[in-house]
Amino acid sequence: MSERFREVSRRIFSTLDIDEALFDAYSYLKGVMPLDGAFITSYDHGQKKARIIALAFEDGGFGLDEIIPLSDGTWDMMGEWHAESLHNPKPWIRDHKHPINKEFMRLVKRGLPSITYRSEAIQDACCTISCALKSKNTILGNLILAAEGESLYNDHHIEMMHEISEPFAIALANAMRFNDLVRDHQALQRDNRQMTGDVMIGAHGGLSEVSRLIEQVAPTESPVLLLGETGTGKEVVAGEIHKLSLRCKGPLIRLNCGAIPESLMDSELFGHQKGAFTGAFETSVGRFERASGGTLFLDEIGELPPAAQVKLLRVLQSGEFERVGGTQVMQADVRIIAATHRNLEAMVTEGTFRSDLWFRLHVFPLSIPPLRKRIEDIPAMVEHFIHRKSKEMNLPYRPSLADGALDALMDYPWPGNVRELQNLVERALILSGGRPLHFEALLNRPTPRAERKVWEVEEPLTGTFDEMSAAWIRRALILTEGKISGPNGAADRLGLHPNTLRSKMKKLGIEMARQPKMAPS
Ligand SMILES: Nc1ncnc2c1ncn2[C@@H]1O[C@H](COP(=O)(O)OP(=O)(O)OP(=O)(O)O)[C@@H](O)[C@H]1O
Repeated sequence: MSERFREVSRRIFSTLDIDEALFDAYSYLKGVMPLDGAFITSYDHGQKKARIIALAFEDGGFGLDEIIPLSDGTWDMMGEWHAESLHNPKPWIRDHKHPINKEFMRLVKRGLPSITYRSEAIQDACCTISCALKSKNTILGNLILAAEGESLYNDHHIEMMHEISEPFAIALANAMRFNDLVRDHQALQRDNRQMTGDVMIGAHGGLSEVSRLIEQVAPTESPVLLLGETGTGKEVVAGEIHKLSLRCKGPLIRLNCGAIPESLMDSELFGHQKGAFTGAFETSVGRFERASGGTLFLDEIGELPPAAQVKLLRVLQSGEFERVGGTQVMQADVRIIAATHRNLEAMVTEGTFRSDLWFRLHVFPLSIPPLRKRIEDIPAMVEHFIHRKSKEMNLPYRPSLADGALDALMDYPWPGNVRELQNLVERALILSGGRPLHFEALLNRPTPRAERKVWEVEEPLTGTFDEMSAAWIRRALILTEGKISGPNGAADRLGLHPNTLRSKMKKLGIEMARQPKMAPS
């Protein structure tokens, strides 16, 4: 092992910060070769993107996350070079007419979101020597060393690059893994804060019965099934149960079963071993493992595909699971809270939800009433959302309510429930400019008589879940004259993402065309 290799390795491995490691190595290498700047780039093979993740020059080392757009042609060329580098890693020397010079580094250092050359600043030619950084069978990125001047690198430097590429590759692999872990950790903390940091308004009002049941079930280990229309606060209730449970010091992990493609569901729930399927570059921990010692909140459980229902049932029965592609049997140490806005019982009858899984989950069903059935909570909720939203939006003002504003809110049917109310308050705050808040115009509803016709029992709410959903969607579309997205669109009223609404409409065979506004009768 050469002294050079030892010294570069020592400097690189003395820190987990890739920018610091690069700068330390740069400072040493500057004494033994022509060098004005060093870069580490990484590749996102799935998205065909390269990123500058660290650079070093005389002023210091800088960590970045700057995407470098690559044309298909460049990506293909890189692909060939990478394929060759996997078997025969060969450093690459280039002279540049448009140099990666100090000005370029200065721009990068300033953290400009898009790096642009300024032609007058490009004065000196520069040359680079690059090598691929390889970890196991993947090219993770490149190390690029640059010096001002022409043809400064030669075979001797190629040999040096060969030598130092290995510790750099290990450092890059570690830094990428470390960053992933930090990102995962931050996301988990954010989720946890969001779910357990929410105050449940109405605990002594319209949700007092729910609150009483939460207190009873929270300290047990029983699964809880939360039932309620979209936006009623099922996630908030799950957070309350976790907070009051014996597992409150453990994590609260959420999985939206409706948001994960069927092909990835097993891996999301149980994790996977490296190489378990194409694209499984690293071993991944699933939600069951992440929630260990805490609570796993399975939102939209009615959307769980049949194959995943079987696997979930198995874990609930045996308390054991395996990672996809793994052989080790793991013990599940989680309390399950599931939630749905669908009629699971009807799904069981239809055969779209397994009856054995339903029995397992239906130990303690807890129904959360829609907002229109607890309008007494609206004043406190509005107060809460004004306070929270103006803080989140950094508004310099905290407006009061205009006369009659609350009456308008309490007289509205709230098809999107608390989420719709929250969005409405946010919109009113933005529009208010500090003046007292009015809501009537934002509710954009038809005349009271027409509204009664639309919302009240003109069509009794009976039938299958799909029939009822279709009726609700049609009503929202009538009220918005067929407008789907944007403020006061049907998606907004129903508390759904416009694309989710469109796909539901397609599934339920509801016409997309704008409909004439319903005439008051
Ligand atoms: N009782 C409540 N007190 C305070 N905020 C609430 C309450 N209920 C709901 N919210 C707020 O309303 C929004 C929607 O609530 P949540 O996500 O819990 O509804 P959900 O029933 O889980 O909806 P979905 O069925 O669409 O998943 C959240 O921002 C939540 O903080």
